[in-house]
Parts: sequence; structure tokens; C-alpha cells
Amino acid sequence: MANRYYTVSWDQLHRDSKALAWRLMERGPYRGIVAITRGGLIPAAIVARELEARLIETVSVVTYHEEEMGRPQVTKPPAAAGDGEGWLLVDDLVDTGTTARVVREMLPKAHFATVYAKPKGRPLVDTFITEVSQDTWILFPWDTEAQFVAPIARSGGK
Ligand SMILES: O=P(O)(O)OC[C@H]1O[C@H](OP(=O)(O)OP(=O)(O)O)[C@H](O)[C@@H]1O
Ligand code: HPA
Ligand SMILES: [Mg+2]
Repeated sequence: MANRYYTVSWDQLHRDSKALAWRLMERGPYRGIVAITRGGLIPAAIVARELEARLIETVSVVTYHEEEMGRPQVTKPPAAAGDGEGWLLVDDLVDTGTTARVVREMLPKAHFATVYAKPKGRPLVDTFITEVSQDTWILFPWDTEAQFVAPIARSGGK
């Protein structure tokens, strides 16, 4: 389990993904976008809208089951995108960089962008927006819902 959590709302994800699009705009145009599913799908859709990209490809990699890390499984390789030349590769985050390493091997020439990055994965990303510490677990809006929390006074000061 992570030591702390960083909760991202839909609104914040939209803003951070748009900030990513602004940065990526400077170095386009791109032939198309390859989204790393599933986490990269929503950031990729927001970036695609901003960059007016209509061609979206996917590569599917499963590395985690909830917070438990396993071996990365490529459940769908990219059908188009060749060696990645001229393509933009988008994921929600890099954590250990395991997923990124697998995908970069398939698409070595793609420009790799994520919204969030942790220190271990950071060297594998070309462009990202926000860094969080390695012991922080990012809670995405599609994994969470609002719920009641007890008042601070009832927590015994912890
Ligand atoms: O840098 P890493 O340590 O590899 O972690 C980052 C990857 O882990 C998550 O995917 P996950 O395996 O949970 O699959 P999902 O995108 O389908 O939820 C996340 O979406 C990244 O793709
Ligand atoms: O911090 C994280 N949050 C959500 N999914 C993840 N997959 C790897 N690291 C994370
Ligand atoms: Mg993923």
C-alpha cells in the first residue's frame, strides 16, 4: 500500500490534460495518437480534441491489479503506428516505468507523454505535467467516488 494518496478530480484531470496538450502543441504535428489503455484513454481523448487529431490507435498493457504490481502483459499490440515515428504516445502516468519500457520497445520513435510522473519512471517520458513522489498513489476519478468522511475531531487527532 502507498504511504499517501493524491486525489485527482475530473476537473483537475481535464485541466492537467489540457496543459499537456499545450506543451505537445509546440512540437507537433503528429500523424496520430497511440493511447495506452486503459489509463491513457481519457487523457488521449482530451489531447486529441485539443490537437485536432482524429487518428487514434491503442496498445493495451496490463501491469497492475488495483495497487498490486505484476508482470506487464501486452493484451493488444498497436496495429498501426510502425516504429512510432511521428506518433504521439499517451498514458495517464509513469510509476516504475515498467509499462513505458514495454511500449517504448514496440514504438521506439514515438514521443511519449503522460499527465503524471513519479521519479522512477520520469526518465522514460518525453513530456509530462505533474510529478508526485514515488510513495504516493494517484487516485484517478474513474477509480473513485465521493463519500462521507468523519470530522477531524473524531479522528483522535491523527
Ligand atoms: O510505470 P508503471 O509502474 O508500469 O505504472 C504505470 C502504468 O500502470 C497503470 O496501468 P495498469 O496496469 O493499472 O492498467 P490500466 O491502465 O488498464 O488500468 C497506468 O495506467 C500506467 O499504464
Ligand atoms: O499511482 C497510481 N495510480 C493509479 N494507477 C497506477 N498504476 C501505477 N501507479 C498508479
Ligand atoms: Mg495503464
